[in-house]
Amino acid sequence: MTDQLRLVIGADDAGFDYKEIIKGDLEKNEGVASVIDVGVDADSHTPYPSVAIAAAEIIARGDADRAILICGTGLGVAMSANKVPGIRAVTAHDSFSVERSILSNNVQILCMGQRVVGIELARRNVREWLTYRFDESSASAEKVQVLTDYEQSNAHSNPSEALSVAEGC
Ligand SMILES: O=C(CO)[C@H](O)COP(=O)(O)O
Repeated sequence: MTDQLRLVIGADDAGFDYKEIIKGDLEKNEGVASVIDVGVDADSHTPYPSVAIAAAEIIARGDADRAILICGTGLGVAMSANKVPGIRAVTAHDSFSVERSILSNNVQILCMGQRVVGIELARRNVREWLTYRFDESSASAEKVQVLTDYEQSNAHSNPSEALSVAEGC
């Protein structure tokens, strides 16, 4: 990841207004190298999973560093993005969670709900989120690695293996 971030932004129709405002902020942010808008546009009604998966796939391919996704609650887009292998997406509306989403969880995707959080807090959350960088040498890195290892070993097909990993923690 370079110092400037390559971003993706997306929303369903319930998050469209915030997407447009936040996209405007990103385009003026010196920490942002580029912004890909995966929709929806003003007249579209694409379901939130389609938008979120499209954004997450761009991240998973390495064509962007991070994404911001907005729906009514921020929950559906997070669930959907997390279906894409290698993706860590969370819903966060408070400053502490926004910070920890990077410093603890090394997420690539921040999700928010237009029906949950005020626009000024949403804008601040994004502004702050972009300044954080995950420390690969931190104690948190080992914990995130458990998740990565699980995913890469397809441990979900072997519940006892997942249990032995958990017992080792
Ligand atoms: O918030 C949403 C999904 O989490 C979405 O914007 C609205 O979904 P709906 O309540 O099913 O219409």
